[in-house]
Amino acid sequence: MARTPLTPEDLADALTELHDWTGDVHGIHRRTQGIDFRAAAAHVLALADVADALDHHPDVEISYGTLTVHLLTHSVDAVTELDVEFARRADELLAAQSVGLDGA
Ligand SMILES: C[C@H](O)[C@H](O)[C@H]1CNC2=NC(N)=NC(=O)C2=N1
Repeated sequence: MARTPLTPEDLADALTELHDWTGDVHGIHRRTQGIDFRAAAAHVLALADVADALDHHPDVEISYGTLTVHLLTHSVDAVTELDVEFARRADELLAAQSVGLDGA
């Protein structure tokens, strides 16, 4: 997958599908509130597998009740398709984890 900077228009299009993400060409992020601290840590551990699979690593913040994932392609200091793909996979994992917790 190319580490080519997305245009503002392409990024805007991508964000229409990534409902929980916001940002611009300087970076995108997803803030999840009301999340249990342990569930946030478990989600970050799952993100580590995605990061290694894509060779693309997020910056994450975990606070009491809040998890924030930041994405930027550092090598080009821009948002690329790698960031969008990571966001898609992160959302799938969070949705699956939430189902697991609710259905437990
Ligand atoms: C050598 C390795 O492929 C690079 O350093 C990768 C690692 N993970 C990365 N993650 C992110 N977010 N941006 C990068 O440019 C990047 N580069």
